[in-house]
Amino acid sequence: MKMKMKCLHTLKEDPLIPFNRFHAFVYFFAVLAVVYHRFSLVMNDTSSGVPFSMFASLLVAELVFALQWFTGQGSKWRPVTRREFPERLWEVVEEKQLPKLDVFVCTADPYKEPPVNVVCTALSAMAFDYPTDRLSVYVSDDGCSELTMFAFMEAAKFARHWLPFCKDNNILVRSPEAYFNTSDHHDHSHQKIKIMYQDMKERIDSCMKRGFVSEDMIISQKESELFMEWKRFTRRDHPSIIEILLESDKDKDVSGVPLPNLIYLSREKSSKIAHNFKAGALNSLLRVSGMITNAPVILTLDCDMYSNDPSTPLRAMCYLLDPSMAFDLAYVQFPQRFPGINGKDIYAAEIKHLFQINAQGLAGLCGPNYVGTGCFFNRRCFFGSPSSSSLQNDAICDAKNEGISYSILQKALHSLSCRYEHGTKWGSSIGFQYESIVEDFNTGYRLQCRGWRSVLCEPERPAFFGDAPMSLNDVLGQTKRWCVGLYEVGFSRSPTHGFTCTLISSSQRMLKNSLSLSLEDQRFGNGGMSKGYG
Ligand SMILES: O=c1ccn([C@@H]2O[C@H](COP(=O)(O)OP(=O)(O)O[C@H]3O[C@H](CO)[C@@H](O)[C@H](O)[C@H]3O)[C@@H](O)[C@H]2O)c(=O)[nH]1
Ligand SMILES: [Mn+2]
Repeated sequence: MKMKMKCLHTLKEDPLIPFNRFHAFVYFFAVLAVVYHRFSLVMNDTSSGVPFSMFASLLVAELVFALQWFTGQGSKWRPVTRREFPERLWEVVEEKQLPKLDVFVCTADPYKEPPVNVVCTALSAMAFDYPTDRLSVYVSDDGCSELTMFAFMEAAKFARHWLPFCKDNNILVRSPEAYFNTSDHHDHSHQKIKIMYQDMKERIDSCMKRGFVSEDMIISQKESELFMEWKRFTRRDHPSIIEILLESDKDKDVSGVPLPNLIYLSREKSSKIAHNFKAGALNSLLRVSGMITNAPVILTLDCDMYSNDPSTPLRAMCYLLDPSMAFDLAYVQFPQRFPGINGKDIYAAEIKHLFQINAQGLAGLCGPNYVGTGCFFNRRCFFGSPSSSSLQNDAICDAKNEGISYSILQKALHSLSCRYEHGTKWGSSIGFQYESIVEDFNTGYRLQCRGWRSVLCEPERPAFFGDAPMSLNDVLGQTKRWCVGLYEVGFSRSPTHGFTCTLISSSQRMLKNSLSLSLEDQRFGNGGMSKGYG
């Protein structure tokens, strides 16, 4: 790779930093004064008649708030913003030298996560402005649903038209659902593709209503045999499945350009064996993709989050291909953004404090958290520390790319079996972490504790848009899950975890721990609103 380093990105410190620090300094003494005041009241409580327990509990409450405030100061200590210049990438790397990119899309339940939406997420990634022969999309279906499988078979056909349409018309929103909801073109080609999309959607929806894929939807003997398999198992007990829906070497779009690989998989499940939720799914994806395409760069996407800007992978490459960062850069995180809740975000459903303000604060220390989606990883980071020269033994991602042969598929199927990870380091020192249900925070934190760095990439045009939970029940459920998970990390006994990790700076550790302590506040308190710095 001819790498004459042209500036691919810049970093700017927030101009409010001195003010933030001065404010924190003054506030610190104010907090000390309050605590001192309470403390002296507790000590001298002899004559006022107010019970000692009341002053003592106020003191404890004040101390908890003081600790929360103190640990949260990390987000204001050195917030930074970065800018990247993807147009300069071509001065340092040729298009055919771009690294391969594997995109992981996870889905778990066709009734909570409608297959049409999952398909739109995958299509928006397949249509990235990235060489299609270097791009692969893997879908992990933890719901093991014939409905999701059917939706992806339909998507593979639709992609032949959708991808060239997006590229020819220079469309930015490449999730068909989002595109047709916002655009209003009436020319022939738009109308034609819209009808195709609606037709696909109706076919998927009609299967959804029936709850199975009916005979009239199946066009070949092969498809019919495939769906027969589904009749024999349930979502909690079933064997591993891998279906190659599109193969770059063979499949072309209507204009003759190769399509990206599109691979559906569902790991083996047994009701007696723990499957480790999303982290388990991601580790399965890591193994299977390692055998099939083994791309050095991986993008993780939740099925409810679509791409809003096709240039996103090139933006991530501005960091991942920078030789001065390549050694220890684990991931490039794009913030989670949620459109369409309401203009001023009066319900704080966009969680800006968590995804934007804290993220910028961490970005200036030693890197943002991994937030589970919209994150480009260096595959190497899952298999050791930055300095480990070779991959660990259990790692199979150094398999040579021999194309998708029968023997590779058999090996890949074996790696999806539910006992495969027993006695290995998957979920601890290899891959995504199992210890906590917030596998994202835990994995990012663990990588940083091992010496890896991360970068926050926050372009003006949001890179990904997702669905925030809309009902109170969903919000409470999600918040409870996050709180429990963060406590699991904060109070972890692991030597490189919790409040004890020494490999990251103390200000960063403070901020990480503040997340464990104050998520409810960030979400529901005034911290949930966008309030800026200072
Ligand atoms: O057993 C499971 C459970 C979930 N998922 C997938 O995980 C993703 C996230 O799940 P969701 O229910 O949408 O959780 P959220 O609370 O909205 O997700 C946030 O919090 C999670 C846990 O910290 C992160 O994994 C997510 O990336 C982050 O967006 C979805 O694509 C699911 O399909 C699986 O693949 N298998
Ligand atoms: Mn979600």
